Amino acid sequence: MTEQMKKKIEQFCIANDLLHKKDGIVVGVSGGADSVFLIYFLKEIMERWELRLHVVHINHGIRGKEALHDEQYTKELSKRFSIPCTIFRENIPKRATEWKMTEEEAGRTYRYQCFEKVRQELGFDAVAIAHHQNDQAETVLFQMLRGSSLRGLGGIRPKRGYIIRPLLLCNREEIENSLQEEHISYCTDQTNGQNDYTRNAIRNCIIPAMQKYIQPKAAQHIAKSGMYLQEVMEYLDRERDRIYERIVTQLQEEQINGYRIRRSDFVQLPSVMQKEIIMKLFEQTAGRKKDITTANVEETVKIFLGETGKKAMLPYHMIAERSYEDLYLYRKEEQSKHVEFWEDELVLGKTYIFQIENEKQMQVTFYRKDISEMKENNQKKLCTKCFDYDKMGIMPIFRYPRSGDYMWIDANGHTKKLSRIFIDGKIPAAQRKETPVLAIGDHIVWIPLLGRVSPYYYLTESTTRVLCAQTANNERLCMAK
Ligand SMILES: Nc1ncnc2c1ncn2[C@@H]1O[C@H](COP(=O)(O)OP(=O)(O)OP(=O)(O)O)[C@@H](O)[C@H]1O
Repeated sequence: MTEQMKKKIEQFCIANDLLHKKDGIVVGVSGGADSVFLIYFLKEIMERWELRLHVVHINHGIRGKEALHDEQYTKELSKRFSIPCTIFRENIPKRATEWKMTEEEAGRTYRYQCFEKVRQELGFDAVAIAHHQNDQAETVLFQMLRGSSLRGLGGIRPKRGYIIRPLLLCNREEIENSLQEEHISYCTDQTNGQNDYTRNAIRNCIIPAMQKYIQPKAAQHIAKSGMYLQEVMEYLDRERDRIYERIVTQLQEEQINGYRIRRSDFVQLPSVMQKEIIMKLFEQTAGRKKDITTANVEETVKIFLGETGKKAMLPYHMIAERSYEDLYLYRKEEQSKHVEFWEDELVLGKTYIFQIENEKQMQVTFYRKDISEMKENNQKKLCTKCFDYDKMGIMPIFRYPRSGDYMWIDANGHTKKLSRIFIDGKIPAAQRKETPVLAIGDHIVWIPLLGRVSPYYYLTESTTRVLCAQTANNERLCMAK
């Protein structure tokens, strides 16, 4: 590796706060050119930076012999570099069916779980993966084509949580040339990208055409624009937070979660900042971004700049309102308590995936069955939990806890507050809000994390219809050191 290239990557790492002296780094190595180059680069600087490195390779159980070859190659390379290596083997097609994802998505999800698992076990500081400039250009173009927001157009970030991407400024050609010069071989994935039609088209048709007909350095320029946009967005975020601090006041009324802005402050802001502030208000009030659209933002701007007394009803029961000189965005907790569709209504057959403590994931899929069908096929064994659907009357909701939730704790109808059950179940305070429950109104049917079912919904002799829940936790199949 030339000194110049090493310097370029190191400078990128420093500028983006990716590496620090004495860091412990898990490195995702597939055996392909990019990740082989990444481990080679990190090995080169290891001594000077006093790094501790650990390679992780995942065999997805998809490409048979070829996958075994990649696994073997990664093991040998790690040995040659004297870096410890952990191999995971998983049947990703099976996982994909269970998780109701494409194989690509399931592979990616599983990979990130493995990286994080090893990072935590070793107490390391980061997980390095080998996305590079061409990946960046593909992502930016892809986002542009699907009509993404400005944030999405920035593409891949050099750092997200524990994940770091030191090679984002290197292009594929220089990576491959560099490996060739050092006589370091690598594996080639024959199926690379085949399952991902859009990405494949961008990689193999669109970017080459741009480079042939318009600009030979198209990929490089697109990637650079993305990185530049990231910088702009970071600046905008900082500005937004500064202005937010100055003009937004939290409401103190009981049962209301909301904020106030003086209209005179809001109208002075440039339009882009008005929208940024509103988006942040949504996040603060609702506690999440999902399901909030740019149309909601625009509607709120209209209310805030429009006539006094007008209101807009928004997702998560939020209300935007202008009242003379003040603008409000709030959510009445009392009101939301009695509304059934606080979260989505349960969708049968859909797999719900959620984080439980320490980034672990849990998955649950719901089915509805007749009791005769279950008895016939002895299906009860396949279900993690069964509930009496006759007693439900309506489809329950799989949602996060809210105040007022309670559960039957015995067959006589004695109840206990959900918050108390969490305390008794030793679920840490910070995690309680993020622990999904199955509920009908405020009556909790099931708490998956504690494995508790309300006795009210136990199956009885007279049950005719059953709601079943099947859970699957991600457990690795093999971990060889
Ligand atoms: N089988 C694997 N074992 C270990 N690390 C892997 C494996 N596959 C990929 N990686 C790591 O993840 C990086 C990115 O891989 P890849 O581009 O295939 O996609 P991805 O994570 O699916 O991301 P995206 O599709 O969003 O670009 C690789 O450069 C490598 O560092």
